[in-house]
Amino acid sequence: MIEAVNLTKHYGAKTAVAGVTFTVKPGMVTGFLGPNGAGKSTTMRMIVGLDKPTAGSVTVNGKPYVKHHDPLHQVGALLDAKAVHTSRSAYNHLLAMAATHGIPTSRVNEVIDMTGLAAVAKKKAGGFSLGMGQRLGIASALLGDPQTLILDEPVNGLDPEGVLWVRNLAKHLAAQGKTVFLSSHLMSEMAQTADHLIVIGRGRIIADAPIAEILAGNQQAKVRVRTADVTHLGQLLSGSGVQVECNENETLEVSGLDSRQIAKIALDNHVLVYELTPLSTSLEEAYFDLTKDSVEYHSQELDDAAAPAPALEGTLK
Ligand SMILES: Nc1ncnc2c1ncn2[C@@H]1O[C@H](COP(=O)(O)OP(=O)(O)OP(=O)(O)O)[C@@H](O)[C@H]1O
Repeated sequence: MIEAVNLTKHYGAKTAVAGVTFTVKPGMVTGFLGPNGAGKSTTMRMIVGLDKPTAGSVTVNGKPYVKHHDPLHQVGALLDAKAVHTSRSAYNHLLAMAATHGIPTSRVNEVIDMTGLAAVAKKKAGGFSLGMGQRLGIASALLGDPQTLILDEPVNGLDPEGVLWVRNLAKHLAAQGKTVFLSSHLMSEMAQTADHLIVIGRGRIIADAPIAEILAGNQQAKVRVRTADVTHLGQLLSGSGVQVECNENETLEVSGLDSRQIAKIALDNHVLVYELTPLSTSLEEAYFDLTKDSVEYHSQELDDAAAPAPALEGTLK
């Protein structure tokens, strides 16, 4: 269990995290989503004591992280996959960590097998690809079989098989009653992995709810209507509380009316309709809708794609 109360971090004049309060519960996967610079990594670093909060507090399994005598058994964290001794082999890196907690060598071998590192375990970690580094970071996080796992962008750099593995691992650990908190930029991935979402933008919590609720809250209840007579049907359907868009040949997207109401209006007016499809909001759409006012660093429009990407002023990454 992770409990943050009014957690705040300022870097000089910059507010990275602006007084967030949330609970990450055991027995489920909680996704931490937000645009670049939203404050995800800073929040995760404060949870494991790598950054000191300017105000507020955060506890893991009931205590501030630094107060735990057996931190590797309490919290496994992957925050920066490159934070390893580059001239040490993956095996020796894990063995050194294990030695600090009296963790047996058999557990080192176990996590090496679990993370698919067996073939490269004796190679220097400095030569690892991003994906192998991620796997080693996850192996380190799992080493103490902790009650709480915090993984910052765990699928970053992983191949499709690795992405699937992280997804199944997260679900498996949650099913064992562990607290699993992971950040990702991949909304589609989150939709398949997380049970609950905490969305952050500009250092503030924008949403904290089960995925199903976030989707339902953003449901536009649109219906796609195909007809040869878009102009006539569009006029018939328009009215207060109804929005009709025509972005494609012979196709309308209607919100404010359901399929049955649209079919009735079309029938009463002898307009032939050859498709009526309710459209549901994807998590991606819900996410864009939620964060549209919180994106600090906007990308350029597609027309400008050939131009260089905008500079991320104020970002350290
Ligand atoms: N050490 C630091 N000194 C000054 N500013 C910082 C520092 N670390 C982070 N920031 C700023 O705090 C804000 C939040 O950064 P953070 O890395 O927590 O965001 P994030 O949500 O993890 O972003 P990303 O998805 O890009 O990794 C950003 O504006 C960042 O530039």
